[in-house]
Amino acid sequence: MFSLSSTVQPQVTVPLSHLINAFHSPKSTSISVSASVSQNQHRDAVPEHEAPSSEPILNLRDLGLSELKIGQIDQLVDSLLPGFHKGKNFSSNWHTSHISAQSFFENKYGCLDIFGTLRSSCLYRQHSRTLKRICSDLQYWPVFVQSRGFKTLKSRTRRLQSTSERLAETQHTAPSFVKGFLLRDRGSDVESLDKLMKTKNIPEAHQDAFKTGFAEGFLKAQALTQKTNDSLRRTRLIVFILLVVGIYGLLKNPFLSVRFRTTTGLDSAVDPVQMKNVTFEHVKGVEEAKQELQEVVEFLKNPQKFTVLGGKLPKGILLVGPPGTGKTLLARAVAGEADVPFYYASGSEFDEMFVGVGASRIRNLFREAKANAPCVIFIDELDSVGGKRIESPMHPYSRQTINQLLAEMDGFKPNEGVIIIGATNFPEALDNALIRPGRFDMQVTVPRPDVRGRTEILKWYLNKIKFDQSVDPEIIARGTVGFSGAELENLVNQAALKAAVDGKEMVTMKELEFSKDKILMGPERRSVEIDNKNKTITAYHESGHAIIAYYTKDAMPINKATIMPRGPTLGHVSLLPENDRWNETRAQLLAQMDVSMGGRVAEELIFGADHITTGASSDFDNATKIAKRMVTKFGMSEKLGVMTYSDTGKLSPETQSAIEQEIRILLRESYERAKHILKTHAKEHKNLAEALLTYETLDAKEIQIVLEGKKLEVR
Ligand SMILES: Nc1ncnc2c1ncn2[C@@H]1O[C@H](COP(=O)(O)OP(=O)(O)OP(=O)(O)O)[C@@H](O)[C@H]1O
Ligand SMILES: [Zn+2]
Repeated sequence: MFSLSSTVQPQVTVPLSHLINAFHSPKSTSISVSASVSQNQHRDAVPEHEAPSSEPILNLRDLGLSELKIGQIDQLVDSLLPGFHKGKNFSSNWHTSHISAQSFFENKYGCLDIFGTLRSSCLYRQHSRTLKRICSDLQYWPVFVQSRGFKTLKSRTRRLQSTSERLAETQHTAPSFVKGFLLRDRGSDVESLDKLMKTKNIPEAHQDAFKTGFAEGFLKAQALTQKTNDSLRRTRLIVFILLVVGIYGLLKNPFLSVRFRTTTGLDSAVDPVQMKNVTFEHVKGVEEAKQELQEVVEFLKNPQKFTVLGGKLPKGILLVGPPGTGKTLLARAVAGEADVPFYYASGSEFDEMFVGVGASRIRNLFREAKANAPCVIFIDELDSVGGKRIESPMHPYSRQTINQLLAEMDGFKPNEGVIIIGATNFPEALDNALIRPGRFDMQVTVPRPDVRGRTEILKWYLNKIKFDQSVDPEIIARGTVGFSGAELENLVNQAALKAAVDGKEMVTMKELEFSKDKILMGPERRSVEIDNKNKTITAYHESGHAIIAYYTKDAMPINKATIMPRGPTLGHVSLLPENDRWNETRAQLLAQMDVSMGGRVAEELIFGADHITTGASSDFDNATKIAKRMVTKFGMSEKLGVMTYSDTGKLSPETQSAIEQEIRILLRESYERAKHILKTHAKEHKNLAEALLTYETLDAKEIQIVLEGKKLEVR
């Protein structure tokens, strides 16, 4: 065996027979080898079974080749590989110092580096295939590793080894799926051990090392497979958990849960709520409604009493009224007063897109209620279940739901003890079948509270917070025309929050007024920087309104004047009717118009016709509306008489222009009246404007003090 070893290169082991075959005749040093000897022949000449280990280990010197110089080697190669040197003139970009390489090898090993010679770049590049074929039989084809100016020899084993090293490295860094690919790649290298040893002709002396290497590789591969399996298992577990969570989420989704709940009968809509704590005492300002519902309470308390007398109570009661007026509260109070179960359902709950779901929920609700009679079933937003929209494609099954509701209502006797209370804001939207006698045949109106009702409601909610004794709920009630119970509750709550924010111990009128204005006009805009000129104009404008209101007999009393910007306004004057006005007189309407004109008149008088502003547009809107209604609706124009003109667009041009003229006259006269008052009270006007500029906001009392010419206490 021919062995070369160096510290730089890994051990290169070449079976001698191959080398001898490669040089055709090992015994002969003759270089006149027949040119007909081909690589194929020398291949055939090496029997596969030939045990390389039986060959003696010789070096070049032993072979008598140590003296070969480059020229001789070339000749030798020429005879072995005819045509190799054809490309001698091939210019390589890669410069290798033959001399230094040769002398280095010779110095170190005392013999010639035959491989180095064979590897000379042009030879290799031009005839690499042929050389490789020879050298594959030499088992270990020298591998070129390019390093600047020098080339090092590496064995194929080294290449294999480096591949596995790289694999081992990637084991720690590459994700499992990458490792999977790597493993597959390696499959071609890692063949069966026996086969490998046979095909590679591993010498016996190296077989143990080879086996150890193979075993190490196998173990590494196994560890890698184990890791891959682990990560696969982990991934499967995560996917499973996600799947479970997903299914649970879907079941929670109303889309599915409705069906689920219905089929299992676990419908939360049929859980009764005991309403002992809510009584009529809690519902303020709707006395008539309470009175009407009182007899229902009596019936629920003692159904037998009614049955004995033969009286029949309605099965269904319809509470009709604007939002937030206390319909739900009243229904709860009915159940609470009678101390019976209260079943709450919202109409929209039955409005399902699935066939029969809405109907089945109604069935469940009534079944439960009948089993627990006497009781109250309350269906809020009845219009969304019993509305006239049977043909609507958006609600394909609403007809079924209404039918089920009708069937259930028909299904029990009047005195069975179940009272159905429905609530709606739009009674006209209800299906006619629902309001027929025998169903919702009793209608109770729950209107917005009047001033007395509002005072009661305010007192009721004020009693739940700490408030100053100076607070007069009636004043707030007078200034909150059209507020519902819910809005009044909100007003008190906001005042309490404001007091807390301002660090006050009690709620005063100031906070109540503040929250009222906030609800009516939007939040204050304290941060808005308004220049002095605009502030002055606003102060005179608002004082103009206030002076007219103060000095006009039929105008509403002033409540407050302010130049604090709020919502879209720069300032405002609020007036309070003594009572809710059911009717308004001609004088009152004219006074309202005059007050509206006051703002612009003030601007004109104080700053001149050229400096009037756009700030009066909503005042004119207001005044024009009143004038128009006086002419076209209230029969308050002499010229047009006691007649209403609803659709003015369809009227004859003459009538239209007559109406327009009348409105114009009313407005002009109003403007002149306002001008007269402001001219007469120019001094008061100036005082009030200055007080507003100083104090920003003045209440009714303060306005009176200023207008009486007295001095305001410094706040
Ligand atoms: N008359 C009232 N007396 C006392 N509190 C009231 C009154 N009206 C409304 N409220 C308050 O407002 C809240 C909302 O009222 P409720 O839900 O009863 O109004 P609703 O008429 O049923 O409204 P919606 O038509 O919007 O359902 C009540 O819980 C209650 O706190
Ligand atoms: Zn104005």
